[in-house]
Amino acid sequence: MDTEYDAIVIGGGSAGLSFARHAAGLGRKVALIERAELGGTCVNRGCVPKKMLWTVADALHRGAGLTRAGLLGPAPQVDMERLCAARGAKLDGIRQSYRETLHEAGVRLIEDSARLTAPGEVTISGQRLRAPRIVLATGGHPIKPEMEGAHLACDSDAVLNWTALPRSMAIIGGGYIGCEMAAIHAAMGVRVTLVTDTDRVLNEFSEKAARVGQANMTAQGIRIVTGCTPEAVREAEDGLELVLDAETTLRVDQVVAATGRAPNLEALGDMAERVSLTEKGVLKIDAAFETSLPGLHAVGDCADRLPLTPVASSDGETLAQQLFGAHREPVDLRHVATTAFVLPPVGEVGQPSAETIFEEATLAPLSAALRADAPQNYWGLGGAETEITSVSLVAEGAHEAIGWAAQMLLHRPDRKSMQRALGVHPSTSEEIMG
Ligand SMILES: Cc1cc2nc3c(=O)[nH]c(=O)nc-3n(C[C@H](O)[C@H](O)[C@H](O)COP(=O)(O)OP(=O)(O)OC[C@H]3O[C@@H](n4cnc5c(N)ncnc54)[C@H](O)[C@@H]3O)c2cc1C
Ligand SMILES: NC(=O)c1ccc[n+]([C@@H]2O[C@H](COP(=O)([O-])OP(=O)(O)OC[C@H]3O[C@@H](n4cnc5c(N)ncnc54)[C@H](O)[C@@H]3O)[C@@H](O)[C@H]2O)c1
Repeated sequence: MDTEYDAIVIGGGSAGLSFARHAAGLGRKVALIERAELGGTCVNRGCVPKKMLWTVADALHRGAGLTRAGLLGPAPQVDMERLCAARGAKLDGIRQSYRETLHEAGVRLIEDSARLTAPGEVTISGQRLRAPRIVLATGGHPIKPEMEGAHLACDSDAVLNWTALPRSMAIIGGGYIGCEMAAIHAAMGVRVTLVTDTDRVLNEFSEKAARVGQANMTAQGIRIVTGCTPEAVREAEDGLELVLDAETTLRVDQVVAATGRAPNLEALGDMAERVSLTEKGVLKIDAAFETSLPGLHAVGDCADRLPLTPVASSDGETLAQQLFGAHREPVDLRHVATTAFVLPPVGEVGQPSAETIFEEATLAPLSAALRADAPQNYWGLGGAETEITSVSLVAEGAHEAIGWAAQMLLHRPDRKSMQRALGVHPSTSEEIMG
């Protein structure tokens, strides 16, 4: 095996794959080292399997509302065996396509665990590889709270591998993962309680959008307990107990910890002490994605950016361009659209807050006339009448619309000019264009 490269990237997830492919495309000799499955978190235990479950959950949720209103026959049930088989086939296909892409791009794929042993030097199974540029794209892993019995709780990796549904589950954590797991499993017929330590769910989102999302989750039948840090998980006869406090214990089949993620930094080895971390514990980087160790760069969830797949992929490509092509600025995080896949989705772009939103409305969608439990919709515009800088949207299809809103915001429209285009009638987007 060759031991000298222009760049070595550790991690074959969204960030590492993107860097490797683009650096090789710019004519560089690149090695990518992956210790597990190509595709990393997004493909194997994140966005992709989650979205496949959500697609089924969304259909069940809409159907159930129409069934309860007497407009549809009996609500369909999910066939987990077939769903798992379809999901497995899709993930296999994606992993295979990544393997082919790397091969075609001329990237040397090394399936092993890597460790930095000196600046510009990486060791795999006793062999030393060298490159002037080393890129850490090692992603992250779920973390559990420090509490009695935490080992009895599943994390999101385990949940996305369930082949059968529990009758009931308690989820600890009201972030993206906790809320998405809650909405998906409730729609599939699981009795769900979500317990979080903050006063509302979806803290990454602006208050009003998050509160509408939370109201929709409650209407869906999810019991939400806020301001609570559970004390213990214990084994019980035929299931588990989640102890919330001295008076309250939940009896459930499964407990899920969705209490955050931490970066994978073992690859730093002895170099760890020469690399600075932020308060959040991720790698500090500059505008060239360089860490405090010269020649060592970091992209994706292990670095101080936003832990989202499009950011990881874009930053991987940008770094390849910065090192081996034309200069390019990293994507401004204010232009990154994001969505929590609850039912309906909560989408935002522009990092709005209660202080910056100047126009907003909560509305009942037309489907409310037909569905027994129709959700609320919400939209909000942030910035100023003269320059719109954020959009919030809670509605069916919000995950699609918010991406287009991100495109619109690139042009910083004023409120009046938004009326020079018309939305579809009847739809939520026409309300915003107003
Ligand atoms: C349940 C869940 C749902 C999500 N849903 C969404 C979503 O809908 N939309 C969205 O944008 N984002 C979503 N995310 C976030 C998204 O998955 C991550 O932001 C993205 O996958 C990060 O990519 P990455 O390349 O930085 O890291 P990863 O994809 O984690 O890849 C890192 C890779 O590095 C490898 N590695 C680590 N250490 C070593 C080593 N020492 N040697 C060799 N290899 C090593 C790992 O095996 C791994 O394959 C979700 C995450 C989770 C957990
Ligand atoms: N749709 C998406 O784009 C998507 C989906 C999933 C994950 N992600 C990414 O993954 C990241 C991690 O997601 P996450 O949901 O695991 O983490 P998170 O940090 O967003 O949420 C964790 C939640 O758990 C709560 N919590 C922590 N400890 C607790 C305790 N002991 N008791 C009760 N509550 C507790 C926190 O207050 C917080 O609400 C996100 O920030 C996001 O960037 C994105």
